[in-house]
Amino acid sequence: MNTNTVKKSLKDSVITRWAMLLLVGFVLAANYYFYDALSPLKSTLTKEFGFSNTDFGLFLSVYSIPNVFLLMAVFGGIILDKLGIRRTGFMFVAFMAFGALVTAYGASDMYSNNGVGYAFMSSIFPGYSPELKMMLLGRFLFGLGAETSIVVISKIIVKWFKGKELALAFGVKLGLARIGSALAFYLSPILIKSETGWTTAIWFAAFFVTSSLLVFIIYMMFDLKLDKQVKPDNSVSESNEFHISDITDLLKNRSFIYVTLLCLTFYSAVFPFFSFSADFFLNKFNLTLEQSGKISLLMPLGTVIFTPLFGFLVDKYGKAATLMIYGSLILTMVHLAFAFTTLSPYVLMVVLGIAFSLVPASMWPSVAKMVDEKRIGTAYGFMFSVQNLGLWAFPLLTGVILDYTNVEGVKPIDYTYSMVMFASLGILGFIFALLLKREDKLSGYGLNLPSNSK
Ligand SMILES: NCCCC[C@H](NC(=O)[C@@H](N)CCCCN)C(=O)O
Repeated sequence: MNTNTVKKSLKDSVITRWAMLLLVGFVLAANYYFYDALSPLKSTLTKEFGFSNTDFGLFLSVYSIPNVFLLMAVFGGIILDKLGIRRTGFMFVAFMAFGALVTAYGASDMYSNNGVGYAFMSSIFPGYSPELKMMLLGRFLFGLGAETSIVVISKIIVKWFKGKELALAFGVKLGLARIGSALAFYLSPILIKSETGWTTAIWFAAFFVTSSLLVFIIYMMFDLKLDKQVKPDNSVSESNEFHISDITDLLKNRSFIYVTLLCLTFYSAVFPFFSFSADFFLNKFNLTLEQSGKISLLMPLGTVIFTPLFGFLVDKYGKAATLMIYGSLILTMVHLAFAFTTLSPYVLMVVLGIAFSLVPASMWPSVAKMVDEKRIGTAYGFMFSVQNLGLWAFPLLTGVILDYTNVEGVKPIDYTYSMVMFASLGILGFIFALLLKREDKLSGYGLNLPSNSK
């Protein structure tokens, strides 16, 4: 690769690299939309299929099973580093789309009227409804594709933006993902009232994900072109071979361990809470589903503004390690306020949006400073697998706590104990963020330095 070729490559065109970000951002938005689309439907699922709080928690957490117990996010990362962006991305976005369609099918009349698989699902685990089981299968397949495709997209961003506006690009990409989440909380309560039936909300989500597969194919064409410009078009190079030492090296890196533990605790206090949030507001403040959905969406909407902003500030001024500490602290305070006060949920959700921008905008670009670009897929994959342990355990635990601390069928549902659990996770995150900052002084990765100084 000579310097002239690099200068002329596609990624040196500002317009092209930001257009690539929009393409993959669409895929991410569809992914997040589907992840959250059923959260505002918790009470509908209880009414239609008799879902308990624990069933709902189970449905949320099954997303993470392939990533934790089959280590799919790690293998996905390894496959990514080995097979490359295009093949891995296509395969996992396709899994995501298939899983989304299976979930929608599981909730449909077509399935309940003795459709394909209904008899089989009725014959196994009779304690659970056939609808729940098919939907669990769909969400499992969706999760299998979704996490690895996030790793793929992260690598795409590093590929196009490293040495340029990396943290800003990560911020904008996350902003697009969060628009997907916000849209889900806005549209699902509306779509359940549609003339075509409440399942329209799920089918819409499934078709959104399916359309993102087509968008990814468009991205693949540009990716191919870039590869032809910046490196010889031969297959997998020696340096892309996976070695077990890639993982053991990561495990020996204290900064990486702390950032992974922060990722586990911080995200466990955010995503599972967010999935229950519409139901929480509905019960605590006696609101309608549409009203509570609109409060929930303030958090992702806030992050659409704040994440790119903090990404830009991290690029320019650094301080990533410090911002992770502030983010964890704010998160803890908000959960305590939810548990013990009646402060305005509108204000608290916006403040939570600030916390949920500070940490991701600082954390993900920091990993790119600790790990060689060739191993970034493995590193993100490993972090996702550990994080998914929390995304598996805490929604389930939330459901169990709710069923345990509330009398079945009695409204409003009391969320205090679940909120204390989320606040405790915030405190753990705060401790790991402090340790990370202390470690950075020894490791010299320069997490508190501006992006382009590394
Ligand atoms: N460069 C990595 C970006 C990760 C963004 C992060 N997402 C996750 O951590 C996912 N593993 C979990 C997503 C589950 C909900 N869709 C984020 O901040 O969203």
